Amino acid sequence: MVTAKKRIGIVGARGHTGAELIKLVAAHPSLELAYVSSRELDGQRVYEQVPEYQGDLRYSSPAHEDLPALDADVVVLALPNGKASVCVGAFDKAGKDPVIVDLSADYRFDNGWHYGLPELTRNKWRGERRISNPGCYATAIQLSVAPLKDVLAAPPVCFGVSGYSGAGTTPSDKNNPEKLRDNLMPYSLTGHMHEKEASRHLGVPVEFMPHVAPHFRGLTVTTNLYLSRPHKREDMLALFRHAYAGEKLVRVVDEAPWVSLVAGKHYAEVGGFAMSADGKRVVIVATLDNLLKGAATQAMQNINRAIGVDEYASIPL
Ligand SMILES: NC(=O)C1=CN([C@@H]2O[C@H](COP(=O)(O)OP(=O)(O)OC[C@H]3O[C@@H](n4cnc5c(N)ncnc54)[C@H](OP(=O)(O)O)[C@@H]3O)[C@@H](O)[C@H]2O)C=CC1
Ligand SMILES: CC(=O)N[C@@H](CCC(=O)OP(=O)(O)O)C(=O)O
Repeated sequence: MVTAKKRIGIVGARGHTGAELIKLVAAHPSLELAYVSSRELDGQRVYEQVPEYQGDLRYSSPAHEDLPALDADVVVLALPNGKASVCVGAFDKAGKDPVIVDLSADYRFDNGWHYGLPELTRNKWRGERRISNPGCYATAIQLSVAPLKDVLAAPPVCFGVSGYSGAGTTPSDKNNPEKLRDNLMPYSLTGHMHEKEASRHLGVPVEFMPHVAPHFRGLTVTTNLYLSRPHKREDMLALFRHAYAGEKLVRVVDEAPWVSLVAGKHYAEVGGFAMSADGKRVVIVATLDNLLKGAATQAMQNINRAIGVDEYASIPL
């Protein structure tokens, strides 16, 4: 029996994350694009922007209130922060209940939405059709801290460096290659959204200091953790290997991982595990591609679970 493909709409598809999602959908055995929206690219053929997509679809620019009538089974919101609720409200008003995955930060603190970081929250999913996709740095922070939550002696301190695609396509200092050349740009050094997000979902406070660097994609989070009792390095490695055993998109590695090697890859790497002499301090390094495991790939894991197919469908492993 041939099962019909589910139809997926991407709202805000001109952005970096939207383009990565189009590639994943193009390779998906159970999904087909229903629409991809962009005001700027309205009318242009999708394959001219994303050659991996070979169909005839063009970008369109429907009003938010017209989205429900387009009848997608799955809707991904890839809009800047603060824009999702208008779309969500339109589906509510129309009495339509597609699977909605929001890439922005808008629903990451909403208990009515599932927070989809599968390696850490998959067991909490109760069939919710509204899924909030985690932030890129917040993913790396949580993967680094979660296995040690019960042995922390102080809030972990996380030093983050992201490529400038993390700052989206709206022009700013943080995605201006001229201003970034030979530079490392610190910003939001206390109170960044991902500090709050990671603290909330870990259930322990973390402190986070982000920076943006001249490379395009991929991020590094280097975390200093004080421990309530001494650990040996081999026990630390064993703890992480156990925590992520069987996970296809989280690799525990011995050495501190390099961002240049994870750019374009769908998995995160966690490694380093440098111990202080007394064994009560460890430094852990996590890297991931902010557009993939930090956004589109994680969204695809969440979509796959919500439509009842293999969590890794269409994700190159
Ligand atoms: N970049 C990253 O590394 C990550 C991003 N995210 C989140 O994913 C979402 C998308 O990010 P990204 O792809 O980088 O964003 P971009 O800034 O690159 O793209 C945003 C998209 O939204 C559309 N858009 C912009 N302004 C508006 C507006 N006022 N009203 C309606 N549509 C608008 C744009 O299309 P057009 O203007 O043509 O309509 C574009 O398609 C954001 O919420 C971001 O925070 C999450 C994790 C990582
Ligand atoms: C370099 C850079 O600017 N990065 C973004 C994080 C991208 C991301 O994950 O954003 P959301 O939480 O909005 O989804 C930032 O710090 O805001």
